[in-house]
Amino acid sequence: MPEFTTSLTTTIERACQASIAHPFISQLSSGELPLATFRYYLIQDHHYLTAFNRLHQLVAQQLPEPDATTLSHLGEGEDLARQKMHREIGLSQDELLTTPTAPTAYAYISHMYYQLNQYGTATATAGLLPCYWLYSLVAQQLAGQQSPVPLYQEFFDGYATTDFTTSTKEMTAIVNRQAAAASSTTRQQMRTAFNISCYYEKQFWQMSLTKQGWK
Ligand SMILES: Cc1ncc(CO)c(N)n1
Repeated sequence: MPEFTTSLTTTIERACQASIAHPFISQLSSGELPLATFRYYLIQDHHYLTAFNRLHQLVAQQLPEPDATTLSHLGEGEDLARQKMHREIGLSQDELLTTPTAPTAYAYISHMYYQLNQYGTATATAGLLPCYWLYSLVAQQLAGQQSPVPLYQEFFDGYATTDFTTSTKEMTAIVNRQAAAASSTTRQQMRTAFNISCYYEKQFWQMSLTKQGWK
């Protein structure tokens, strides 16, 4: 039987094409994206990544070894790179902590918790996978280009590293091991969780471009 994640390839490739065509990504790549827009993204993505890490720790508690340790480490992956970017763009800890989470980021974060609470461990892992797979694919597609804005290039470079590729492979393997042990009903729920995360990944670019707020 083919690996479970093979059946998700079309969905992620579509999300990748939509992301590359989205003005948030094309303007990051061309250097035209206003710095204030990227700053907004970094704040919202900080909220996202904080929850993402917490989800990894919660899910890890329910996985067998060695996957538990792997997932726990994966959750901490992006912290250092982001702290550097926050310094470069002048984002204080206070601003990061006090800026409200915008509706789309809020919905995406809520979705990840809901999948864990409602459907359990296997489904939760599937909901986390697009985060790795999509950013990895987008970075690979744009690898030949150089953004004229060093901070934007730094953003793409972070996801084109072998470290991030390895993280994506590790996460994919965890999802496949969960799927292999799951019922066909759970596998269908995993697919749904993955699809919804792909939906929110695309909406995340739009939220950032329009600097969505609670109005
Ligand atoms: C919204 C979002 N998805 C995926 C990643 C990559 O982990 C990220 N930093 N932010």
